Amino acid sequence: MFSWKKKFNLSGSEKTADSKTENKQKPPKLTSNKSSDNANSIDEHRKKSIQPSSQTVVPVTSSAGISKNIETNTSSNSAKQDNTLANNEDAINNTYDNPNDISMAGLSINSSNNQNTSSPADPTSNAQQSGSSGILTLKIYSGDGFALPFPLVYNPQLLTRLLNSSANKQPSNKLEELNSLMENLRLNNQLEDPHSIPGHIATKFVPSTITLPGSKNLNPLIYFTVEFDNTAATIQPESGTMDHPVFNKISTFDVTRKLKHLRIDVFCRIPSILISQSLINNAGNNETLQKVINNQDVHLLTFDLPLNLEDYTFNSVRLFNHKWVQLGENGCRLNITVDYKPSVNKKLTIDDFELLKVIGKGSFGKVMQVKKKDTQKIYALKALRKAYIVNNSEIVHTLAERTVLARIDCPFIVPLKFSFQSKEKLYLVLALINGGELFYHLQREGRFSLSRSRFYTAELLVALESLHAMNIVYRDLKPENILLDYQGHIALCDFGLCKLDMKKDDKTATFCGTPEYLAPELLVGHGYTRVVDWWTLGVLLYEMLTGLPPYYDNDVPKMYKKILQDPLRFPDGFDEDAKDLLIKLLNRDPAKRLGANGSSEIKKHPFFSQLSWKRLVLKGYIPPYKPSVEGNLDTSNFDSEFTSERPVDSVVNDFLSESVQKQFGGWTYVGNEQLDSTQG
Ligand SMILES: Nc1ncnc2c1ncn2[C@@H]1O[C@H](COP(=O)(O)OP(=O)(O)OP(=O)(O)O)[C@@H](O)[C@H]1O
Repeated sequence: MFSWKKKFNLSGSEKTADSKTENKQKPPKLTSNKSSDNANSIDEHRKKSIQPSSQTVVPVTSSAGISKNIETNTSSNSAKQDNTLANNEDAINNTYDNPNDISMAGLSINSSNNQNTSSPADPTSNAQQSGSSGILTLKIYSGDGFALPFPLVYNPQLLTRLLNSSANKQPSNKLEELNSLMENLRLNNQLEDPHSIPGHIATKFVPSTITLPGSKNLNPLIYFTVEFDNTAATIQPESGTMDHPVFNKISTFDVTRKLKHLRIDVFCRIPSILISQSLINNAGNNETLQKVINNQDVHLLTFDLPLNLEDYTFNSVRLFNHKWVQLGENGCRLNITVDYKPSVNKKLTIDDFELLKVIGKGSFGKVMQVKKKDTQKIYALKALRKAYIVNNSEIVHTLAERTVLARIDCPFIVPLKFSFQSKEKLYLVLALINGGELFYHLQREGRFSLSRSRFYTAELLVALESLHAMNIVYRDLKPENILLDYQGHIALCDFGLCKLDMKKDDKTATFCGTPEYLAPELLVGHGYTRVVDWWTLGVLLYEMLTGLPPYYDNDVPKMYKKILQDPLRFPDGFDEDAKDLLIKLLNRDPAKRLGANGSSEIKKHPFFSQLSWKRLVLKGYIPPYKPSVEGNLDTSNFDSEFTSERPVDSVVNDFLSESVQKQFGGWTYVGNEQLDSTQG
């Protein structure tokens, strides 16, 4: 019987005993009922990444040989990486603080790269690298013209209760007005169902927030999210009707990339008691009604509010002044004010953040949910202990992670907002992605449907494509490194195994990745190109569709043998297009693998024929699954083992020499600019 494991680092050469204890294996977040139905028993371990070792693996001949190679690798890793570090020191000192050309530790990404590689389908084209940061303030007063795409139950008794339960009492004649309107519609034969109020009429009478029978809390029936650079705020009404909600809310966003839009998504949250029984009985495959029946939020519309921030580097500006903004063609509008205030690139410290919860642990430190004190925005803060990084010869990779995160601008990659450092630690402030790891959802559900797997694969393809466009190979795709945002879109995280400066046919031989996901050419140790990422995409798609990676075995050496030799097997009834795509992605010959000539050949595969890539890149598809997320403060999708811990930035007293400290210069990031290394 297979056991499905969370995938972890196998070789521990880069970890001290201390860091290992910090890098606890996570217990399952849920004991999975569904999984027990599954033929595969699911156990709670993560898949471990093998950290880069500069020594390549000798071609595999026998399972005993394989495990020996890995051990050899592990023990020789440190020495070799120290060497790499020494070689890189000069490069670091010479290059890393040029603000226009971020070259650190021998890794170089020119900022112009980003623009040169943009293509119409390239999400990087949304960025303006003009080089200043600021604060965007959005005031939302009220909305108008919101309608529901389905009717609500016509039950005067229930409606009376709801009208009386709203935040501000509705006028007493509201129900009489509704009754006479319904009577008129009935007389004119305009009522499809006498027990239901048409959606566009219902919203004029139903309050925007109600107290449900049996509950004491006010529930919004309509709300929206505002999202800028993957940081979202939920805006709930305080009064008014669904058709005319009153918000009176302010939300601020840190601007470190001058994106051209602020995204607004409107949702409704209709309790199923507001739907007539006949509608429930006839819901069939109607996705919207199925969502309502299952108490899920329904997405009503998306609107991109255009912003022109690039013109304002020094002066504050009011971009919209109490303006009614039409949200597309459907007559809905919002009354808003938008201000932008450029800020001086101020050096941040940990004191600029309130620490809220621990949400995860990595090899070199922990990840916390934090609130930035000035804008009140919630972020994920990854704190890394410098001494661990140095002791484990991970400076190059840590700087690479920071560089990739700062440069990349893809909707499906978790964006870096800021980075700063103290004498002992490095800090990364990232958009908080709180829908849970894909691993967590896959673990709960056993496998995903075809359309859901297709959606995640497509968004990941775009993420990998944008990395490749910047000559970065990712090397560690797996469900553990993929987060879902509050809407259910993909956000790729953990860039510790990325390799920079990998042009199309460039080869590297570093042995790293995660056993279940290793490409055959990496295993045999003859060097590999960025095409390894397309192999891992195939493994991931297979794992999502079946519940296990294709060549899975509890015994790692056996698994390596299978990766190199076994035929690819599919369960009965497997979708033909998915099968064909997998056969092509999991081609053992990297030169013949789909993607060897660029991502576009994967995008053209019939598996994706129904998909518009343009729309997908704009996050234009509603995700097939919306995680349960109640705003930015919600940490319910994180392991309680972490969230129950007291959030502290532990005091450490590590001494690092001046020359070692110097290697972390250029770490600081407050927008598109780096601060001087003397400032950190
Ligand atoms: N931006 C984020 N939003 C929400 N959670 C995050 C974010 N970044 C990381 N996490 C959580 O913190 C955990 C650890 O983060 P991450 O994987 O980046 O650390 P790491 O040190 O690189 O880990 P590893 O040792 O596995 O390489 C992740 O598994 C994830 O659950």
